[in-house]
Formats: sequence, structure tokens, C-alpha cells
Amino acid sequence: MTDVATTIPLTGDARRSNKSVLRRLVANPQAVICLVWLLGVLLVGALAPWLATSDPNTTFLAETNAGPGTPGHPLGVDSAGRDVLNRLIWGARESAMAVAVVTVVSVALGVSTGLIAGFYRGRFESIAGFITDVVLSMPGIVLLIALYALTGPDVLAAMAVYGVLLAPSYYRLVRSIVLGVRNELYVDAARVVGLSDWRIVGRHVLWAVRAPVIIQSSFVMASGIGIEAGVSFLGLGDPTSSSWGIMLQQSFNSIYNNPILVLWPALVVSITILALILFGNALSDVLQASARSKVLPPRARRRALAAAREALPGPTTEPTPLGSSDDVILSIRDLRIGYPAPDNSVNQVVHGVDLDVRRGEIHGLVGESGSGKSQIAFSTLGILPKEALVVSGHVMLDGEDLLADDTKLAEARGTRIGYVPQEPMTNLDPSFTIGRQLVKGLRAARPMSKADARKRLEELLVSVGITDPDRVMGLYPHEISGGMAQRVLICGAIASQPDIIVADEPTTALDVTVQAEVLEILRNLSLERGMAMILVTHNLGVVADLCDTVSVMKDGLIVESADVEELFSNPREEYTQQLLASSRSVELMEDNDE
Ligand SMILES: Nc1ncnc2c1ncn2[C@@H]1O[C@H](COP(=O)(O)OP(=O)(O)OP(=O)(O)O)[C@@H](O)[C@H]1O
Repeated sequence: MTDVATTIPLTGDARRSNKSVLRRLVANPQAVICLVWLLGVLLVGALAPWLATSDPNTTFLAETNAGPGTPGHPLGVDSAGRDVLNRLIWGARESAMAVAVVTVVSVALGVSTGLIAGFYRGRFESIAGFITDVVLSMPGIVLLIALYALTGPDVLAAMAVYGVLLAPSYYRLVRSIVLGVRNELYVDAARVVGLSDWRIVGRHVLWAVRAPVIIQSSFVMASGIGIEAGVSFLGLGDPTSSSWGIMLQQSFNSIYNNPILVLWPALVVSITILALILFGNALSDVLQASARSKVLPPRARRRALAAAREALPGPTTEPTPLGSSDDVILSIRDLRIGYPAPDNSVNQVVHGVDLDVRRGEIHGLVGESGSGKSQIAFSTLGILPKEALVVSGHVMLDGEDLLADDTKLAEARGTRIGYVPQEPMTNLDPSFTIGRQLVKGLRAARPMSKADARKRLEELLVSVGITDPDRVMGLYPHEISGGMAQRVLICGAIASQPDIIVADEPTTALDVTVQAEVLEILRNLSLERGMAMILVTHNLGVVADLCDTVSVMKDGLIVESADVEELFSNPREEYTQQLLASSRSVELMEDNDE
């Protein structure tokens, strides 16, 4: 039985990209050829009464076993005197009906039970799981033969039973997707606004399972065609029918008299199965590609980058010289980052950023959402998404261009550049203890014995406010609080004594009191260890409290960069003034609420 575990949870973005799915499908010649064949079979089946020149069982006894090309019988006549082309046309209708029965029964049963089991779980899920295991353990074709006593020579009834046998593959697929989707925040939000379970399932959950179900169905249809042919070939079909399986069986019986008769039904069965499988694969590729951002293949990537570089504006001013290497630890020049657009051009999101971070300085990076702060942070660490394209630029760490050399960048990451992420919990592996993760990370960055690594980490844990480091080292991530997890990650980031830390909104996921403690830790670390820091944040209060210098970003550009006191007292750019004004009005509103 076919069991394609294709899990492609589709989001709102995918909803918008429906049109492009169709466009990409049409652009794939293999998909188009398969689709034309499959639609052709359906059309021929639907129009059989008009296309066929006679009834499938009409006999032309005088022309029994006539070969292809006989006048009036282009594909010949079978051993019972029936026109082969006519029977193939009628057969398209019967085979399509058999496939429809398998698909409808298996989808209806498997998808509905999978939805209920995944969404509500509980006893239904246990019972459905047990039944699924039992059904899957049954040998399908043997069962169909055994059921012949019940169904008789009725292929549609046999196909309905086969549909029941295939339902577990849908059940498992749908249940696993629904289990992932039911805890998504948008489903919680739908519950909170009062949508009934049925509307949530109909609107959100069903949407997430539709693509994998469609893909699975093309494989189920292919196996339906094969099983119909197999069951009929074994003699369990209705001998008066003209399905392709029956044609195959009857022509096989007269293979010595008229061997070419086997060719026609074998050909249409094989081509239809092939078309369904290839179409399913093409559909799967297109839907998977549209569910994630597009990663260009190497050649297209090189072409897109070359075109984007060619289109760069020439220098209008002298390039900003690199900061003095004694003073500046990190120097970014003309950094431009983009992402592939649907037409394979490059959609730039960072447009030539220059930034200097001095040794020991805490450099705040602020700006509206989507302005490119994280892109700068990630390119410094070399952890931009795979699909990202660095159109131009240099990231110089202590005079070495990391962007020009992937090996140097990989060596610097985690050793000379530390990273404190936004979500502490999701950055710790739930399968290992805190101690194991910290020790492993430190030993990877700085080779040393386990005992030495553990000793150094215990000291660092104390320095970030964890008073019982030995106990915490033995805990799993789910056993500690978010604040403690962030301290652990800060400890991990500074353990290799990096020159600079990139902290991407390190306090956003924490509550207010813990935020203050974590900020205090970062400030002390910078003062005591002379570590520079890039602090990405939305919070101007944090910037005022912690940073020495601030760069304000808007639309992928740094619009203003200044000493923190100067920027707050005398903002030059209109956008900075607006940002400060809106931050003050939020503070005022909060004060009034208190
Ligand atoms: N994988 C991606 N594919 C396409 N565009 C992306 C991708 N990641 C980011 N972008 C785009 O890059 C731009 C900058 O994103 P970035 O995450 O750096 O913004 P940000 O200033 O850090 O925002 P926030 O404060 O909300 O995190 C945005 O327009 C975003 O849509």
C-alpha cells in the first residue's frame, strides 16, 4: 500500500501563493504531460457513449482476432469479436469509477478519523490507532480475494473494501499534521475569539492537511488502477464489464492466438499509473517549494547575484573607510542582503549598511520591525537563512573579512563572536542536560578537558547569578525558568571569551523583572570583560540604559548612528525623532495607566 508521509503544513503565505503553485505546475513539462493524459482519460470516460461507435460487448464475429488497422477497427478485434478501441474507451469510464470509489472511501474515512483523532485525541485516538494497526497488518490483496465470497464479481465493491484498507495511510498522515497544528498559536487565537471547534477544523486545520492529502491521493489513485487491474486479472471481476483489468485478463487468456491484444490494456494501465505517480511527485515538489522560501540552485543563485551586482548603483560618495583596527573590533561595509523574488530577481532587504563597533562598546541596533536588524546580526554570525543572497559587503572582525572566507567565519562563530538569542527555551536541546550542552559547546570552541570546561562554566554560571551551578548543570531545559535559560545561554556565549557578542532581542521573551536582571548581567559582562556587543532591540529604554552607541535602521538602511546621549538629546533624522516621540508617548501611556 502506498504510504506517503508528506507533511507540508501550509500557512497563510501558502494560501496567497496558490496562483504561483498553479503557474509553477504549468511550467513543469512533466506535470503538464501527465495532467493532459489524466484529463484525457477522464474526458474519454465521461464521453464514452458518444465517442464509442458501439456497445463494449457488441460482437463482430466475422472479424474475430482481426489485427490493428482492420477497416472500422483501428486497434483490432478481440477473440470474442469485440472492437478493442471501443472497449478501451468504455474501460476508461469503468476504471475511472473504480479509482473514484477507492479514493472517496479512503479519503472520507482516513481524513475524517485523522482529523478527529489529532484534534481531540483521547479515547477516540487510542481506538482509531488500534484499528489502524490491525488494518495495516492485513495483507490487502489476499483479503480482497477472500472477500470475493461476499462481494461476488463486483469490482466496485472490491474497490470500496480496498478504500477501507487504504484509509489508515490517510489517517496517519492527517493525524500527525493535525497534532502539529492544534497547538499552533493561531489555533489558540481562533479558540480565544470564540470560533467553534468545527470552524477551527474547517478553516485552519483542514487547510494545513489539504496539500499532503492531495499529493497522497494521486498515489492512491495509481494504486487503485493497479489493484483494479490485478483483481480483474485474477478473475475476480465481472466478465461482462470492459474495465482495463478485465480486458487484460481476457486478452491474456488468448495470448497465444492474438498476443497484441495484451498490449493495449497493458499500455493504458501502465501509462495512467505512471502519469499519476509523476504528477503526484511534481505536485509534491511544487507544494513543498511554495511552503518554504525559495532556495535557488547554485547556477540560478550565481546568475541572480551577478544581475543584482550589475544593477548596483555606482559609488556616489567616497566609501566610508574602515574604522581604525586598534579601536574597532567589528567593521561592516556596504552590506547588501537580498532574497530571491518569484521571477528569480533579487529583492534587497539591506541596502548597503556601514557599521563600526568599537572594542568594549555596547552598540544598539534599533528600528521598526522588518528594517533589517536581524539580517545584520545574522550576517555577522554567518547564520543567514539558506535562501539569503549577500549581494555585496564586508564584515571585518579585527581586520579579517569574514564574509570573504566561509572557513574563517565558521571558525569565528562561537569562539570570537558569541550569540545570545531571543528565545532561550527553543535554543536549548530538550534531550540533554544543561551541563552537557554547555560543556560540549565550550569544548567545541576551545579544546580543553571536560573537567576544566565544567569548572570554568560553573564559575561563569555563578557570575551570571546562578548560585547553585552544580545542580543547574544536572537539570534538563524544561526544569528551568526562561530567565535562568537565558542566563545559561549568556554563559554559553561568553564561555569561549569572544571579542564580541551579538544579542538579538535577548530580553523580549522574558518578564520585566527578569529582563532587568539579564540586562544588568550583560552590562557587567561588558564592563568586566571588555567585550563588545551588538544589541538588537525594539526597546529604546534598554538602549538608553545599556548602550554606548546607537544605530537607527529603517527600510534596510542605517539612517542615523550616534553616541547614545547625543542621539537621545539631539536626534538629527526625522525618523529618529519620530521613533523617540512614539517611545515617549508609550511610556506616558504606561505611566498614566499606573
Ligand atoms: N527568509 C526570508 N525570506 C524573504 N525575506 C526575508 C526572510 N527573512 C527576512 N526577510 C525580510 O527581510 C527584511 C528584514 O527582516 P529582519 O528580520 O532583519 O527585520 P528586523 O528588523 O529584525 O525585524 P524584527 O524586529 O521584527 O525582528 C524583512 O522585510 C523580511 O521580510
